[in-house]
Formats: sequence, structure tokens, C-alpha cells
Amino acid sequence: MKRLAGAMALAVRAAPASMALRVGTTLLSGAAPVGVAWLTRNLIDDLARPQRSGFWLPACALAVAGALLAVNQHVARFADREVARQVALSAQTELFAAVTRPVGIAELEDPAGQNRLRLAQQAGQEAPQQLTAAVLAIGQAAVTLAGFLVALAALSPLIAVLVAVSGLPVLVAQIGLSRRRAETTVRITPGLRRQAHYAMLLMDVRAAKEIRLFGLGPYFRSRLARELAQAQDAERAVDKATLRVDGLLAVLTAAVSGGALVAAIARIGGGAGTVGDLSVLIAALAGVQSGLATMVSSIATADQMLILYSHYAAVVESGATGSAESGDRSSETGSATRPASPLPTAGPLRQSLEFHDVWFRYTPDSDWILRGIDLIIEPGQSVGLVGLNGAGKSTVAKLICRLYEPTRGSITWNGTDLRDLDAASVRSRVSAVFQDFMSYEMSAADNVAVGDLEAGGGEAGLRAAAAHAGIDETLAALPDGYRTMLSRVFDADGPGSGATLSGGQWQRVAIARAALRAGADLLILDEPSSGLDALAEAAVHESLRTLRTGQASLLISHRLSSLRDADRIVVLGGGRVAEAGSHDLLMARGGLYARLFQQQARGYQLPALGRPA
Ligand SMILES: Nc1ncnc2c1ncn2[C@@H]1O[C@H](COP(=O)(O)OP(=O)(O)OP(=O)(O)O)[C@@H](O)[C@H]1O
Repeated sequence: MKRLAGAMALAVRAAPASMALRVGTTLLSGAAPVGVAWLTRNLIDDLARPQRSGFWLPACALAVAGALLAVNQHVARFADREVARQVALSAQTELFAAVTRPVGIAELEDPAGQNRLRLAQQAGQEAPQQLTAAVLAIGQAAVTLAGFLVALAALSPLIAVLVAVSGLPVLVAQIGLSRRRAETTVRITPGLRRQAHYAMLLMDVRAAKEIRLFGLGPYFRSRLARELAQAQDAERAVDKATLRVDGLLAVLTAAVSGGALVAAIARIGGGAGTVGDLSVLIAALAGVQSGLATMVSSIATADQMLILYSHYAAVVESGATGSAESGDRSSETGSATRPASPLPTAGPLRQSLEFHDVWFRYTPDSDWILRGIDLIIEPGQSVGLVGLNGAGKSTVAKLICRLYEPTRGSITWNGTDLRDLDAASVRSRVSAVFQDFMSYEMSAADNVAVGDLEAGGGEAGLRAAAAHAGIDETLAALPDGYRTMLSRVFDADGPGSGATLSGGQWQRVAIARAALRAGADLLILDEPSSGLDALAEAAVHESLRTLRTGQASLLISHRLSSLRDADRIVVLGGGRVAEAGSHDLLMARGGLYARLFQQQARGYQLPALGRPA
């Protein structure tokens, strides 16, 4: 009942006027068949009288009722669709507000969480509206049923009871089927998600290159078809069971109604009623039967939708993917936990950002990525982070941004544990270019502006940030300047045409995005120049150096030449800080950093004189 009330409340909140209209049309369509049956009875009895008088009133009332009902049907359909639209809008808004509410992102990487999200999305789209429609249909059927049962009871109480009771086995069977249908929906969700993934790959322009080159079309098509066929098999099994049960129940209810009809006709034939009574009886039996069928199927639908709605409610109530979040400070799921009450905001970085013996693994059953990291970044200091692939450099960056929480140990901002600070306030003091930065299918201006939606300065501010990333001239020279749509798959909003950037140009847009948040205390650059040509890399690094003045920075790069000016270079190895110091110190020490640097430097050296070229 709580879930039902929640779903109904959502519908009323989202579409109050349309809901009121829908309730009105429901009451009218519920009462109409009973009214029409009584008017018909009066009309027949008036006509059956020898003087044939007084039939004008029921005849006119019948005509008006017919017209009203015809219009009512269309109004009801419009109100239904309006409720569906407004509920879907409201449900989607609530759902995605919940998805982005949690501090961390670990739940979004959990397959079970993604299954719940898909179910919640599906339920959010259809469950509240279908539940509302089912409840209204139950109400409508109840009005019709009550009217006809009273009419039947007036003729024969026994027949009325018999017909009403025949609905019970139908109800039990339909609820069983609806539960099975809801379970099937949950069971086929992972397969349908995989199917959607293959469909997305086949349509995605980024995947198209490999799919064409490696001839992967038939491979993904067959995987897609297999997943869909498996889901359909499960649905077909439920449909077959429904057919069997519904067929049997139809025979049962028809037998009960037929028997009741014959018995009642026998009574009227025996002189216990008028011809008008017979017409009411026929209408009442048909009405009760169809009312019962509507009521039972609506109860079953409501039951199924309630089960689906519970997935939506779980996500909306608990946030992200609806999984229970632990309040532990050390999160074994790697998930950043949600604060129970408002936390203090992070002030400017005046002392340091420090890692204290930080251990981290992404899930409780995976390997440790960090095994006791101690790291200090002081205000205005530049720190370079170096390590082999998979050493955990990006993980360190993500931990600072509170996308995950340390499994053990702590990270402090001016001495306060990050978990004791408002996450949004910490993030507002950090700017970052992630290794897997985003390319948004939006205009060039919007692609830079998302770095800081609250930054003032208009286009001049965007251009200044873009200039730091060495991309201002390129963006300004696009067909519609900064308003140019950077997309291959969406049209421009206005009359201008779209444009496509190269990988390195996109990377510079991401750098511009980070540069826009110039007031941040800490700038994290995770492989910011991997796609840049040598000239651009030097220019961007020089520009970022001026941008970083006074700002702390954490620079992660495999191009060690770009790190040599860092105040301190930290080398990660085996999940720990293997080496730390200035470039000169680390070179003199001859450890991993020195070996990596020399290896890279050798690659750039000209062949020695006298050796064949
Ligand atoms: N979201 C994740 N879930 C589970 N494991 C992850 C996740 N992200 C990274 N890992 C694992 O953590 C390890 C460290 O990854 P990370 O990206 O931090 O390394 P890195 O030092 O930045 O590597 P690279 O130099 O290749 O960019 C890798 O073994 C990777 O498989």
C-alpha cells in the first residue's frame, strides 16, 4: 500500500489537472453502463405498455448518454496520454537526480546496480502511469460492478453471489501470472542490457571504424539477436502460461454466466419479471462479467507494476543504483559514502593535501591497487606522478576527487579527512583533465563552459581558457565560431553547420575546460598531452605553467620530459611510493624513474656519428 500510495502521489504531483479529468471520465464511464441498462429497461417497459406513453424521456436520455459517452472516451484517452507524459517527465527527473546524488561512482560500475538502474528507468517510464490507469480502471469497474450486482441481486441474490464469487479464482490466477511476468522482467534485464550494448555499438560512429575494418557487423548482430531471442523465449513462456490460464478461466466464467442466464430466463419465463427485467438481466450479466474481467486484469497489472515500481522507488529513495550504502569510513566497496548530515565546506588549500597510508582496491574481492601510499601536495607545489601502466596513478587522482574512498587510511585537506568535508566543496576547489576525458555532443562554447558552469566572463572567459589550451584560434575559426556544434551525430541548434575535431584538438578542449576553473586550488592533469603534437605539447605545458602559478598541481604523464620541472616527482611501484624527489635527485639515484627517463631520451637521440643511418 505504501508503494501504491507513492506511485499515485507521484502521478498526482506530476499531473494534478489531468488526473482530476481522468478520475471524472472514469466515474462517468463506470456509471454509464448501469444507467444505460436502467434507461433501456424503462424504455422497453414503457413501449410494452398498451398505451405506449412516457417513452420520450428515457429515449432522449439514452441519446444524450450515448453522445456523452462517445465524447468521454476521447477525453479519457487524451487525459491518459497527458498523465503518461507528465508522469514520465517527473519520474525521469527524479530518477536522474537520484542517480547523480551519491558522492562516488563505484555503484555505477556494479553490474547488479546497472540492472537495477535499467529496471528503475523502465519502471519510472511506465509503472506510475500504468498503476494509475489500473487503479482508475479498478475504480471504474467497481462502479459498474456494484451497479450491476445490485441490479442482479434485485432479480436473484443467488445469481449475483454466484457470479461475483466466480471472479475469485480468476483473481488468484491472474495475480500469479502477473508476479511471474514481473520476475521475468527482472530476469531478462541483464540480457536486454547486453542487447542494448550491441545495438549501441552497431550504431555508434566511434565503434564503426573497428566494426567495419575487422568485419564485426555479423558478429555483433548475432550476439544481439541471441540476447533478444533469449529474452523473448522467457516472455513467450509467460505468454503461453497466460494463454492456458486465461482460456481455462474464460470457459469457467462463461459457464457460470451462461448457467445464471438460463436460470434467470427460466424465472422470468415463469412470470417472475417483465421483458424490461430481462433486458437489465442480460446487460447486468454481460456488465458483471466484463467488469470482473477488467477488475481482475487491472489488479494483476497493478500488482506487476508495483513490483516494478519498487525498483524505481529503491533507486530514488536511496540514490545511485539503489544499493544499500555503508556508513563506514573505510568503504570496502570503494564507494564514496553519503553524508548523514550537512558537512563543513572545504576552505582554500592553505596547509596541504595528504595521503596517509592509503590502501585501496576497487572491490573487496579484487587486488590491492594502492598498498599504503603517503603523499603530500602543498599549496602552489607541482607534483609529478610516474609509474608503469596500471601502477595506480589515475586511481590516486580519482581518490582526490572523491570518486572513490580509501579502503584503509585517509586523505586530508588542510588536515581534515575528505570524508568529513562536503564533497561538492572539495570538488569546487579541484580542477582536472581526466585520462578518459569526455567529448560532449554540444557546441564548442558549451564544451568549454561545462568546466565551470558558474564561471562568469561569457565568451571572453571561455576564449581565455581555450587560449591556455592552445585551441582558441581553432575554435574561433570554426564555421560558426564557438557556437559551432562539435558533433557528427547531432544537428546544430541554429542554422550553422557542425564540425569535427581531431583527437588532439579534443584533448585541448578538455584542457580548456579544466583551465576555465582557474580559481581551483589544485589542478590534476592525467595524461593531458598524450594526443598533442610535440610543438603543441611544449606550448600547452608552458601555458599551463603560467596558469598553475600559485596553484598546486598533480601532473600524471608517461612523457617524462614534461615532468622534469615539477617541484617533486613521485614514482609509484607495487602499490607504494617507490621513489620521490626532484628530477635531478631521481636521476642521480638511478632507480625506475632514471631508467624510464633514459629509455625515452634514447629514443629521441640522433644516430651516433659514424654509424650507418
Ligand atoms: N573502475 C575500476 N574498477 C576496477 N579496477 C580498476 C578500475 N579502474 C582501474 N582499475 C584497475 O586499477 C589498476 C590501476 O589503474 P590506474 O588507471 O590507476 O593505473 P595507471 O597507473 O593510471 O595506468 P596507466 O598508466 O595505464 O594509465 C589497473 O590494474 C586497473 O585495471
